[in-house]
Amino acid sequence: MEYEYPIIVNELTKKFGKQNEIVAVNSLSFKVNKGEIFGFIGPNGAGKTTTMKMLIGLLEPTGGEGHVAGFDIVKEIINIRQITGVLPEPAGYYDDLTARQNLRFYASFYDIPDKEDKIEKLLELLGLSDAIDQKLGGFSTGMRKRFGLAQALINDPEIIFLDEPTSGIDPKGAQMMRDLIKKLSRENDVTIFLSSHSMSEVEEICNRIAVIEKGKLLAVGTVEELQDMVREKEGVQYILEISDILLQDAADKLNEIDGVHETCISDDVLYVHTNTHMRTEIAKSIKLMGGTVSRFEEDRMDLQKVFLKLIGS
Ligand SMILES: Nc1ncnc2c1ncn2[C@@H]1O[C@H](COP(=O)(O)OP(=O)(O)OP(=O)(O)O)[C@@H](O)[C@H]1O
Repeated sequence: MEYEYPIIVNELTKKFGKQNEIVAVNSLSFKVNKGEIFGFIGPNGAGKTTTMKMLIGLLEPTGGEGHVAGFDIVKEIINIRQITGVLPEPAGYYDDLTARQNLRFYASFYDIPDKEDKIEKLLELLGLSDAIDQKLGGFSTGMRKRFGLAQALINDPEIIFLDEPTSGIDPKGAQMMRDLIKKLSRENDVTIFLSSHSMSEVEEICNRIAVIEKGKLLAVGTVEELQDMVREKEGVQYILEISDILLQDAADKLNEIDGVHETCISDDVLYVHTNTHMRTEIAKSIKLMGGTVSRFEEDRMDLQKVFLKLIGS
C-alpha cells in the first residue's frame, strides 16, 4: 500500500477505568516521516507505552484515530502486523526453544524465502551467532534484547516499533543496537518509532522527537527545534571569558542593554542571560569598553536539559 506517512495519529485518546477517569493518552496528534527515527520521550506514566500499544493493535483507542503504513490501527491491524516489527515482541519469547527455533517460529507467520539463511544472518548481525543453538531461557538481559531486535527484523519490516531498545544492555551491546538502528534507517529506509528514557541515546540517533507528558504532546521537532522552543521561552545563556577589563564592569555595562536579563560571575567566567540571540550586541559593547574576549559560547542545552525545561522541572 502506498502511503505518505508511515505513522499518523489524530487526536488519539485512551482512557482507562470504570468511568474512563484515567486519561492515559489525551488527544495526541503527530506524523512520522518515511525513513526517520522518531523518538518518543516523556516521564514515567506519560502515556508512551499506551500509545505504542494502540499503534500495534494491542489496545483499542477510546477516541481519535491512527494509521500505520496507511492502515487503520483498529480495523486493519492484520495488515499492519505483516509489515511492522516490534521490540519487545508482545506475545513474549519461548524460553525452552533455542534462538534459532524461536526465529523459525516467528518466521512461520510470514512468507519469507530462504528462512534458515535469514535466521543465521540476523543472529550474526546482532552478535548472537555463538548462541544460535542455545535456549533463550539462558540468555542474559542484553542478549535477549538483541535477540528481540533480530525477531523484530525477521519480516524485513518497513516500520519498527522499539520500546526501550537498549535498557538493561551493557554499553557495547547498546552501541551495537544503536548503530544497527541508524543503519536500518539510513540504508534500508526503515521508519523507526522508538521510546527511550535515555536522552543521550535519543539525541544521538533520532531525527525528530516528540515529548509527551500526562498523555499530551508538549512538543515535536528536531533537537535544534526543541532547543529553539525552550530558548524562546527561557532565553539564551552566553558564557564569556574576558581580559583587559574588570568582569564586574563588563557585567554592569551589559546589564544596561535592553534584552539582557541578568549576568553572573563565577570562577572568572561571565554568564549573560538574554531574552534572545544577542551575540553581536554583547561583543560590540565589550569591545567599546576595551575588553578582549577569549571565550564566547552559547550554553549548549543537551536534550536532557531541553526535556527538563519542556516538562517544567
Ligand atoms: N491497563 C491500565 N489500566 C489503568 N491504567 C493504566 C493502564 N495502563 C496504563 N495505565 C495508566 O496510564 C498512564 C500512562 O501509562 P503508560 O504505561 O502508557 O506510560 P509510559 O509513558 O509508558 O510510562 P513509563 O515511562 O513508566 O513506561 C499511567 O498513569 C498508567 O498508570
